[in-house]
Amino acid sequence: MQIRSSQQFTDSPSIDPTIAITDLCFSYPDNPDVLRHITLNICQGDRVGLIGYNGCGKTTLFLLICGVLTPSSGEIRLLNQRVRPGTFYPEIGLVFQNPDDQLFSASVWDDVAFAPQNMGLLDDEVHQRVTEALAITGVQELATRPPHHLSGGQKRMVAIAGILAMRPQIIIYDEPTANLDLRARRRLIQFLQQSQETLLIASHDLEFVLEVCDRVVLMDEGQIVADGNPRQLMSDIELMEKHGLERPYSLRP
Ligand SMILES: Nc1ncnc2c1ncn2[C@@H]1O[C@H](COP(=O)(O)OP(=O)(O)OP(=O)(O)O)[C@@H](O)[C@H]1O
Repeated sequence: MQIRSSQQFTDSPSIDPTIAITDLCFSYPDNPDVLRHITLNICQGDRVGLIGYNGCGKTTLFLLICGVLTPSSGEIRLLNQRVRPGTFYPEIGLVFQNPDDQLFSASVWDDVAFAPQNMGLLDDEVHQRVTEALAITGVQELATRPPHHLSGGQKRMVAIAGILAMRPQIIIYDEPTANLDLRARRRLIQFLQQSQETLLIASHDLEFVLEVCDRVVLMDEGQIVADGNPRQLMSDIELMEKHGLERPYSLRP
């Protein structure tokens, strides 16, 4: 069984992790101890699913990794550089749980172009990246539409296109299958299975995690309580139920 506690987890000492989190703690001003002593290493090309019941701290962890929030204590390193809160890191992209938090431009094209333009790229390069990102996500035909007129699933794919246009090495997805119909969900699964980036994905859709991720991390009350192979970890009924989750249907006898 490859299920390990976070304290026991170490990567190969010869490779610097892409994301290295050490003894991270975080409290909101009115909400203490939301994250407690998180230690987690993610290597290049890993596809890590982050699971845990509502409110256990997944989004908070993502906001800390991206430098949006400031740790109460501990350290986060991205590509071997210490994360400085408030700094924009084009190497990492966060696809928000709610696409409305991410989309704000007058057209889909402008929205997807926003990050590459702000990275100071030349117009030709921006054009190429936007065209490519819209094609990969299959939303070319939406390019001239206002994002706020799109359906939930269309918004999700446009939000992903906006991140892909940055060409980040690491992409964090927060609940990517929320509001997707079965066909859109399937397309997203196929898209992520072919994705070359390092992926960190929070999801309550455990079947989705099984299909996309090669590693899963289980959180409970702001702590990492298990880390291992998705099929093995999620087959462990006792572990899953102890931490407020159910074994996925496809792993039931
Ligand atoms: N801005 C905030 N101020 C105070 N408390 C917050 C704030 N944002 C989140 N919280 C609290 O922090 C805890 C962790 O929230 P978080 O959004 O990280 O959980 P989550 O695991 O992503 O949940 P979900 O699965 O529902 O998306 C929750 O108790 C939440 O109510």
